[in-house]
Amino acid sequence: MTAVPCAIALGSNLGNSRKTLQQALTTLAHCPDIDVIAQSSLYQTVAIGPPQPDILNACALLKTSLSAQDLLHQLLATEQHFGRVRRERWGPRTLDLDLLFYGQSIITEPALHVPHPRLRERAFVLIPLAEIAPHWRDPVSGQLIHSLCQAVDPTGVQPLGPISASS
Ligand SMILES: Nc1ncnc2c1ncn2[C@@H]1O[C@H](COP(=O)(O)OP(=O)(O)OP(=O)(O)O)[C@@H](O)[C@H]1O
Ligand SMILES: Nc1nc2c(c(=O)[nH]1)N=C(CO)CN2
Repeated sequence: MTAVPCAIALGSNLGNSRKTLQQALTTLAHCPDIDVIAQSSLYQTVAIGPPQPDILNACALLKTSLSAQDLLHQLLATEQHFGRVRRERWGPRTLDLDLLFYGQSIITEPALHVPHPRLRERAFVLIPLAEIAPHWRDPVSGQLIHSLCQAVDPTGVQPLGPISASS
């Protein structure tokens, strides 16, 4: 199978979030079927949902020979590895990994929706994603990421610099 370009979103607000996001990317890069092509800056973002500490967010571009379903399983296994526990919807998390795009595929299965259904309304996704994939076209809306990004309110999304920089 030829490698498919994909985009993922990363988030964390429990534990050492910067380190967790760095290590999660390293873990994914070590998977034999995944190449990490690009990573955005790190952002501190006001959490949308129940009151909780700010979230560190970033996005990355991958290339993978995995199917979308197998890539999702790898993302969920990586969340587990970093101690993800689901208590309340949109609650605090050690690591959240969302599959945003799998090439130009549109997938609507009970356990997998791609493109991620809420990405168009999320400044905490679109701002980091626009850094690394401004010309990626969303196959659902037909819009480019940089256009979708211009349409969201950037309030509450603060750049922190390179993800690999030490704090
Ligand atoms: N594109 C996708 N990326 C990640 N998970 C997905 C996707 N589509 C469906 N899911 C399913 O959603 C389930 C719950 O995901 P999770 O608890 O991480 O939601 P969340 O990231 O907190 O909220 P949101 O989906 O609004 O970002 C996962 O177990 C997975 O099966
Ligand atoms: N700022 C911010 N808010 C959120 C986030 C997130 O990653 N960042 N993720 C959510 C569900 O996954 C819900 N709310």
